[in-house]
Amino acid sequence: MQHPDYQDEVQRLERTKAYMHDILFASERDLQAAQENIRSAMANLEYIDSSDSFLNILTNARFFEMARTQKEGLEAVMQKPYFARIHFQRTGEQEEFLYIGKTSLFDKETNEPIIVDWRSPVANVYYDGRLGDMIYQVREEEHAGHLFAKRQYKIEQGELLDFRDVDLTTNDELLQEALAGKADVRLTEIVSTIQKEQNEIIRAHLRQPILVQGAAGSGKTTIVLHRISYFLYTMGEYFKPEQLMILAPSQLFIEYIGDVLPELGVDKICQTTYADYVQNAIGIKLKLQNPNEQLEYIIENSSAVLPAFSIPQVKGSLIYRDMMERYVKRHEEQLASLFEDVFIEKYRIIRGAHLQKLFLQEFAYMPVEKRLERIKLVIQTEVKRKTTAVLNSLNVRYEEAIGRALNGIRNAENRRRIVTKYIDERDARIPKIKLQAKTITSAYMKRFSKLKIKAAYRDIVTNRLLLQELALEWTLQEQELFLEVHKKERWAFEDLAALYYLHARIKGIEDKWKMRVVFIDEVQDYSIFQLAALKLGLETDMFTMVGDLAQGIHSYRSVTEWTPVLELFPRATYATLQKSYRTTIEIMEVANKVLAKMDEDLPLVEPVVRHGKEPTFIESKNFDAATIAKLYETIQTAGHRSIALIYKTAKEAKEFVALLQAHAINAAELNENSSIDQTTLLVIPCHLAKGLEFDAVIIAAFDIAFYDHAIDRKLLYVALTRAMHELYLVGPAKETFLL
Ligand SMILES: Nc1ncnc2c1ncn2[C@@H]1O[C@H](COP(=O)(O)OP(=O)(O)OP(=O)(O)O)[C@@H](O)[C@H]1O
Repeated sequence: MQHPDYQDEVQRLERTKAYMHDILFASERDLQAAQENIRSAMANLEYIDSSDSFLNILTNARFFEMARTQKEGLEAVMQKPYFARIHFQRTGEQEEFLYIGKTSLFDKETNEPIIVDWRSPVANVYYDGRLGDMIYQVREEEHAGHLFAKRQYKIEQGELLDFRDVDLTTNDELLQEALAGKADVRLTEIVSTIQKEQNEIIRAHLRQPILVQGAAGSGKTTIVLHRISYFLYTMGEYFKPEQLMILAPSQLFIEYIGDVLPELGVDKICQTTYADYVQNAIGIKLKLQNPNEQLEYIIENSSAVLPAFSIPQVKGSLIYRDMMERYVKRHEEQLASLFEDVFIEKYRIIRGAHLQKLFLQEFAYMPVEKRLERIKLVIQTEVKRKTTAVLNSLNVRYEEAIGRALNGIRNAENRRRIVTKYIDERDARIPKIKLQAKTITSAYMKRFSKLKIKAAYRDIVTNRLLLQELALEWTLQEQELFLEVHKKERWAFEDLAALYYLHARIKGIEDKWKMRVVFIDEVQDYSIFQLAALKLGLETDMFTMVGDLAQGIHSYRSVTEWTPVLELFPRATYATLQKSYRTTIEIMEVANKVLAKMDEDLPLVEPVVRHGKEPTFIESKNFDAATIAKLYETIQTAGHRSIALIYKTAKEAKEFVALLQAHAINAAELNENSSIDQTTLLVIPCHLAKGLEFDAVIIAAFDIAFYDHAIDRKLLYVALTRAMHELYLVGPAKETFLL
């Protein structure tokens, strides 16, 4: 039976589309007009020397940009103008039906909203609200209202396919469909199905830091991207997109998320990795050791227990930060000892003690070399002021002396001689003073040579005496070990935090790289020093950080608990996400068994109710290309598109790709620099699969099993939780997979 509102809804959609067409038509006309205007103004430029034409071009170019943005925005949502409707009444106002979509649209005549943007304050009611009385926020002010009903629409290619009313008791069918039908090799936007607990994180206080511990597949990455979109929508007046930065684990990952931001109307934000960002910001290109080398070594030697004094760990600690700070203080003291009084001729222009006080106290809030720049200005100003005074008084004194000689000396010969002496003396002295005034500041500042950060850091890690002075917390033995490791000049990922810290404290971060808002995915892979250095260099704590300790496979160099992060960001809100939207109940049951073995004591993950195929174990003693080929074909026949074959180590992944290709299987190794291609069987080591997801996953382990060790449990857990619909384990025994 047809829903009683069916006809109304169809008409409403038609009206919306018709209105959008009109606007689109108008914006196309605007676009053309602007283009035409630019063209004729350009033509005029050639023979009329008129700044009017130039101005005309500028105005029209801006207008052109506006019309184009509007046109593109409209075209993008034309196929699906809205996805939900709320029947809502703000207290004291009329009831209204608000249609929620990806952008807003207003009726130009009545000013009534035709579509409300999902990021607008009132749309929060849809995500947050259960039916009934409720409170929502507009610019930190609370407003009350009553929510009568929520309705979801299924619109495709501009046609209304279905709609239904939702409340707490009905299952969120839209979500179920979105999860079951998802078959994209890349991440997508989820505006129509954002869940309440996710919405709370997306909209959490924007000027405050937030740290989220979220289960695998709970939507952390997705939420970060939606929060960026929400941030720019809400705070666009105060922040430019270029001032926002998202730090992702690898280039591969940046490609994986690449489609979402444009879909959410965001462009121009800085998307990078920690290593790239740091090297850009400090203007030093380093030949870094492969950041995964250490990890791969640990994985391949599963039994290897980390030594008590492990260099990567040490370099990520706050003790290492303190050592760098001691170095900065030491450098500061050396510079401070160089301040002397500034003289021009015999006149003291400024006292050294005063300059030193400026350097050590008044300007202490600035990076060291920035302070010197300020001091240079202070000296320059003082030189200018004092020289003028000195010159004036000298001129007066010479005038007076000459006057006295002219009037007082009777003997003409003597008089001439004395007057000439004064005049000569004056004429020699004054230009000299003027010249000195011009050059004194630069000459004085020469004593403060600029520090070369890379060389300074090399000195710290190789100079025994210096290290003794800085590494107060280390034993002599530890210091020796440290020096030994650094004999050869090799740059590791772990050195970046220290270099960035030194650069920030001594030179300061250039505006271009001084991001004001930071979003970090996979934050469990960061060391506390990495975070501390960033926070210091950027002079902001507006960080959104999401991660999962259960996936902390880099724990040999990263944080292993959240307490230090929360101590570093005392204003941060802490939130957790326990539901997984990615995996089926059957797959999550297997992953939870591995999670339960971990030392972290993390709660089990709750899958969103979605059943699928039971994970399958296939016994196979050795690598057998035929088995994999058959499996790959079966999975493809079931209609799955993105399929990954995951191995524990990168070495295995490489080997097996070659073997598979030799058997004419379309397989490709996925590494940091490759791009995700869904027409091939993607072969990938666990640590690189982190953050990604696939329709179906085959985990294979033959010679190198997963052992019941901290790191292996995490690797296996990461691999298991990559699968959306199907999971296969291929190996000699179930125990190989800790089952
Ligand atoms: N509310 C939602 N509606 C629809 N799909 C969702 C929702 N939340 C998450 N998903 C989907 O669940 C999957 C997992 O999301 P995402 O990759 O953001 O999770 P994650 O927490 O970052 O995972 P991991 O820690 O494993 O990297 C994605 O396919 C995402 O589109």
